[in-house]
Amino acid sequence: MTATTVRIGTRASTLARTQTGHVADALTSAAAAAGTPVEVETVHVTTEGDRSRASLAQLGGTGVFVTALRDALLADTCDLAVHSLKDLPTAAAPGLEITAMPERVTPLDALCARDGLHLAGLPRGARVGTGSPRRKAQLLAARPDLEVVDIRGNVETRLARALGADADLHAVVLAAAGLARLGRSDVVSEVLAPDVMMPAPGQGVLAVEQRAGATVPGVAALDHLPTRLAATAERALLARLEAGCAAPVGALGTVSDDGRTLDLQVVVASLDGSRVLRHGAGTTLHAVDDDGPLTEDALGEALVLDVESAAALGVQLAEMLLEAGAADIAPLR
Ligand SMILES: NCc1[nH]cc(CCC(=O)O)c1CC(=O)O
Repeated sequence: MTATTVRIGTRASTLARTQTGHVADALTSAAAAAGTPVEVETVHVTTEGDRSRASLAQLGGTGVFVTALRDALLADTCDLAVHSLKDLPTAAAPGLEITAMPERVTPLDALCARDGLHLAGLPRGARVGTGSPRRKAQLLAARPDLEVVDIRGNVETRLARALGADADLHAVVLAAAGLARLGRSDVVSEVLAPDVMMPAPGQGVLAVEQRAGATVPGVAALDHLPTRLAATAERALLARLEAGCAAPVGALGTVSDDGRTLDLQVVVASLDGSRVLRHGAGTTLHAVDDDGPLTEDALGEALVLDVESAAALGVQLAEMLLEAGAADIAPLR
C-alpha cells in the first residue's frame, strides 16, 4: 500500500521542532497500525513570536506564535500544525479544527535554580526570571522579597540566564513539559506544586490542528480523552474570563484515576502577588463503563456530554472568580 504524504507545519525553535517530531512519530505509528500508512514531511514556518524580541507582555501574548502556522494550513502549504495549547487563543479559528490533543506530559512549572536550590531556599531578594505575569504574580505571592526579572527567548537562552557561565539570575521558571520534551529535565531543581504555582490553562498539552473536514489518517488515534477534558475545562475558564494567555490566571483540570470525575482548580492573582483568589470544583463524567463496556453509540453520547460538562465547569469557576472580584484585582486582558 502506498503511503499518503502528510505535511506538518512547525515553528523553527528547537522546542517546536521537538514537539512536532513527537507528534510526527506518533502519527506514523498510529496510521500504520490502522492500515493507512503515512509519510510525514516537515514544513518550517516563521511566526511573529519567534521574530520579535519584545517581551511576551509587550506583544500581548495572544496568538503571536500561531498566526503564521494557521495561515499555512489555510493556504494548504501544510496539512497539520502542532501548537502548544497554551499559546492558542481560545477563540475558534474559522476553517480549522483541533482534531487531537495527545496525552499531557506534565502541566506543572519548574524552578531551575543555581546550586539546585528550591523556591524556599533562594536567598533573600534573589533575582528570578520569567516573562509570564502569571508566574511573576505567584512567585511574589509565595516570596514577596524576590526580584522578578522579565526575560524572553528560547528555552536554552532562558536557562543560561540562571545556569550559564555569565548567569545574572538566581533562577528561572519554565514549563516542566517543555524541558521534558527537550530532554532537559536534569536542570529542574524543583517542580512547583499547583498550590504554589498554578500552571497556565493548557500548559503541557499539544494541540494538533488541521483544515476543518479534511481527512488525515491516524490523527484521531492521537487524541487522549482525559487530556482533552482537562484542557477543555481550563480553556472554558479562560474564555469566560475573556482573559488572554498573558493574564495572571492559572488553572489545572485533573481527571481522577477511575475516570469518573473531573476536578478544576483555578487561581487569579494581582500582578504584585499581594492578592490571590483560589477556587476549585468538580464534575461527574459519563464515558466510563459502570456496567460493562458502553456500546459505541452510548460512548459517543457520553463523550459529548463529558466535553460539555468540562466546559460548564470552567465557566462555573470563571463566574465564581468574577463574583469574587477577579477583574478588580488583575488585568485579565
Ligand atoms: N509561551 C512559550 C511556551 N509555550 C509552550 C511552552 C512549554 C511547553 C508547554 O506548555 O506545552 C513554552 C515555554 C515555557 O513556558 O516554558
